[in-house]
Amino acid sequence: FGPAARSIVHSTLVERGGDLMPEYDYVIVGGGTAGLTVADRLTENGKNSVLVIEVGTFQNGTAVTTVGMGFFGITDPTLFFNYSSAPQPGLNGRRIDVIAGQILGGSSGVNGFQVHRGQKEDYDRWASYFGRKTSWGWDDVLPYFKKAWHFHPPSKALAKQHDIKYDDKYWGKTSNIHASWPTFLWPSLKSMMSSIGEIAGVTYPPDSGAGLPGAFWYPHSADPGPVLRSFARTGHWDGIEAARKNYHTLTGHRVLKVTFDKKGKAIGASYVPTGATSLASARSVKAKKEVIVAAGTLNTPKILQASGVGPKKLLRDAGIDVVVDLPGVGSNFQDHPFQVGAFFNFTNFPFHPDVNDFFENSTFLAEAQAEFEANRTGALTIASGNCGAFLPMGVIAPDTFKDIARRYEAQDPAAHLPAGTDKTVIAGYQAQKKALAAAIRSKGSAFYNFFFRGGYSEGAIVYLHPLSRGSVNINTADPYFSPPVVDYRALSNPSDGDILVEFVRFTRRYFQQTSLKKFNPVELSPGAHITSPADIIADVRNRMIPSTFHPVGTAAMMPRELGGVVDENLLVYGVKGVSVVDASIMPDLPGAYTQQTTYAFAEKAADIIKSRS
Ligand SMILES: Cc1cc2nc3c(=O)[nH]c(=O)nc-3n(C[C@H](O)[C@H](O)[C@H](O)COP(=O)(O)OP(=O)(O)OC[C@H]3O[C@@H](n4cnc5c(N)ncnc54)[C@H](O)[C@@H]3O)c2cc1C
Repeated sequence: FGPAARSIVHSTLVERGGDLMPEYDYVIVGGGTAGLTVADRLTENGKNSVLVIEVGTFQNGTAVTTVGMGFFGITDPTLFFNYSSAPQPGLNGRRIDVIAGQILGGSSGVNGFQVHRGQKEDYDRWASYFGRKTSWGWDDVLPYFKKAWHFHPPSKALAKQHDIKYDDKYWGKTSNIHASWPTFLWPSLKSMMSSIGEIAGVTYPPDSGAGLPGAFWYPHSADPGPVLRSFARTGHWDGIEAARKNYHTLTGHRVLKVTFDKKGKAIGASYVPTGATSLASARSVKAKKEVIVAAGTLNTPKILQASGVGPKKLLRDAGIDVVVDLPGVGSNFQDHPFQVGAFFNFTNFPFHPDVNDFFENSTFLAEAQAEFEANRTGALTIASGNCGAFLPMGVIAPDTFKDIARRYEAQDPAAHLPAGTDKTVIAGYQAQKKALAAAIRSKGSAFYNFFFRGGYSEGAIVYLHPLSRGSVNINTADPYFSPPVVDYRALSNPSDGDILVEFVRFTRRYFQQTSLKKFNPVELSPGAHITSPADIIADVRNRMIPSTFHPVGTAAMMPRELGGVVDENLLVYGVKGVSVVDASIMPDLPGAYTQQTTYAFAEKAADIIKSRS
């Protein structure tokens, strides 16, 4: 694979905590997708001093940089947090691997490269939780999507060959975060894309960034020149941090908590070397203006809670002094469930090559490697996928979607939340329930995602708006050094079951009642004999993974009386001088994977933070 080496200067990368200045204008906790984006923007005028503290280190090996096959990063466990979830009663007691990037660049350095945006209705729904006009609706965030991404169109030949629709007007051209295309696409994808259009109600939007559901092609996060991963570190840090005297990065150190004065104003942050297991090696650094927590959905709530910001009872159980009782911190946890439809094998498959050749045909792989080494073209310019269907419930289940919405809407909002859930968090879920029931009825919100791999077997199906809610909390026995306790509470809401039954039925319809049937699809799972809703759900409990690595919601941007953690300006309620900027602020999931939104929100956050200084 050997991607071209790039010279990366990082002279101000501080490796020992003792080398820091005692005070910075901003201390950013977590040098991930959002953290490095904000740090770049805050330092670019040369005036603000910024320190980023990152628990991971600088990593630039092939597991990070390689585009081909998409999930190369996942082959190197040293690049990840890898926690084990609480046992999931809804999944027959299984524990799930909980994965997030733990390197400079965070999850953007290990993710699956897919770049999609979600629907207009996602952003308008989030804005609606404030019950009045906010600056987070679709029209407000669209300029930040343009600022966040540099779009490179597919080659004319590729666009023509595969009928790729795109429209530059939804994109920008200035960011150092690149959205580009492979030079080659698997031939079977064309049939997958055209066949789905035979189903009533499926449309083809003008661009993946148009904010509409449907079947579409989308780019991936790769720099098209060298064909290397484009991520927060390459786009917002390499060569930038070193050139700015006002910007320091401390890697290999874990922030334990935000420190406060007696009036609840943040003073700074306390941190230890990453491997430390006691407070003996803790140091602190001061923040003159603000501490910006950007540790990701799994660690942001842990840090806030360890700092005394969270549900009072939990903090007391852990022996932590309460700075503010904020019940929403760590609640409202969501991720996109995976393996939720049906899997099929085509037994009359005329296409060659296909994605399985990577794994089953060593001659093909060797040729692809040679082509990539020589020209940076071919199959190894494909990451994990560039097309798929993002479909609303009215298309998935035209006969039942209204009933599903009605039953969901009629639920007592507390009925499927954990016992003892705070009334503000229940009120927040009630607001989400109303908005998500409307989304089930809407043509503008996608619930079902099928990303097409381009192989003789297909079935990568993702549930975009799960209705169950989980939690991420400190371990009260060891709040600082133990991993967070992650509980998806998968399938705890029975309406998720109603929806997933329809996902299986729809997937069967797609394979068996469109032009795909000429390729003789044979159902591998659940298996054609499994037909009743009860049997389908029983099967889903066995195989569903409640994560596609897109966690959100644990520091939700919602009103405080709705269990929110940050306000519209991203400031944490009840304290001063602390904000959150990462995927944890999304109140619920977008109808898309989460990196594009995280970058766009970080761009917007930087403007908000600059405007209050
Ligand atoms: C394997 C994988 C595949 C994915 N595939 C896709 C995809 O194909 N398309 C897509 O759109 N999205 C994808 N995502 C999701 C997307 O990458 C994330 O939603 C996004 O990057 C999250 O950004 P963030 O800033 O919230 O968190 P992160 O980027 O994870 O940043 C958090 C940072 O904080 C650091 N940190 C944590 N705790 C501490 C602490 N105590 N002290 C100091 N630093 C700390 C972490 O090391 C990390 O660098 C994927 C994610 C993963 C993990």
